[in-house]
Amino acid sequence: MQNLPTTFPEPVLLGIIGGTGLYHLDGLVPVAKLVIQTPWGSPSSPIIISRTPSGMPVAFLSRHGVHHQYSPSDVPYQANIAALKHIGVETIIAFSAVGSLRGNIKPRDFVIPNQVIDRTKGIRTSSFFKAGFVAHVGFGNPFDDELAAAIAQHASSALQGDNVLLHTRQTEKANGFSDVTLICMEGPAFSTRAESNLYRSWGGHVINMSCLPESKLAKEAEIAYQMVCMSTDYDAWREEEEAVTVEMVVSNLKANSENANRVIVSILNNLEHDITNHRFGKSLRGSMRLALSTGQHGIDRKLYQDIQFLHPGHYDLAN
Ligand SMILES: CSC[C@H]1O[C@H](OP(=O)(O)O)[C@H](O)[C@@H]1O
Ligand SMILES: Nc1ncnc2[nH]cnc12
Repeated sequence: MQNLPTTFPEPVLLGIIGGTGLYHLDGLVPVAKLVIQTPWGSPSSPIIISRTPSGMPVAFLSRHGVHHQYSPSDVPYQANIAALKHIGVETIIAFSAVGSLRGNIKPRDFVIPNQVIDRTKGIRTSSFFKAGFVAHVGFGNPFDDELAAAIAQHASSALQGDNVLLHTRQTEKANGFSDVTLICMEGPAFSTRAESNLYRSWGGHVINMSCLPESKLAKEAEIAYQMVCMSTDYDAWREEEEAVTVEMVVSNLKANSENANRVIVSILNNLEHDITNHRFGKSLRGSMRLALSTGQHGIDRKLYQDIQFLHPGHYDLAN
């Protein structure tokens, strides 16, 4: 990794964000290591560009840093998403270790959620936009349904092991759910048993600390985003079990890292054509133009410049 080029000449259309336990991509040849500065600071890790066997470049970023030095509350989410956008990323597949809030979702199962409930505490900056450049993004569907379906199609056959399952909106219909809901909490402490039971009563399926604001910022950046969750524990709701600990999370992730890599390889093999043909996130492209509320006379010039890094040419500024 040391002597890799620090520039890369082509747009990189796919970004993979690795979470707890997933700090690099196995089996792909790295070809560049980009250290990118954004108007929102430095990303949590260098962006490693690798090529798939057929040559498609893929960007990998480690959410918590390569040494897991950022807590979920401290991750520089804006810099991460802005840096990926800046190098051309149109699709993000983000991995996350999650607790299970349902008896049928066992540790080591994979889950593809389609909804999120925000239980972060307002201490994370959740938008690129603010006073002087106000915009409101639609977030009714926090993830990309088309991308989710494509991932689901290729992930389940990649999973190996004793009855390891993939849970999707489709599979959860059999249990009476129309959505698969991820609760995103603040942390760093895990939930109490009462909170865990409350989230179950809300219809929550899984819980983590990192989906927000990552998914909101991806939407503002017009990037198709889907989180792929790896269950590691039963959180705190099961009276008969010890409540979640970091050791539990890490040991299940270690045991499951081969499945995570198999899922990534299968996704890359099967979705390469769709990604290079710009299939995902078509409806997002240009959407932020219409999301701007601030009129010409209210625009903050510095903020306008910052937003150019994300959406060059999207907005006009009168002299
Ligand atoms: C180390 S356990 C809690 C930690 O694990 C998850 O991380 P990630 O989503 O990045 O895989 C969870 O969100 C917490 O940040
Ligand atoms: N139970 C849990 N709560 C929050 N984040 C998690 N990440 C993995 N397990 C978790």
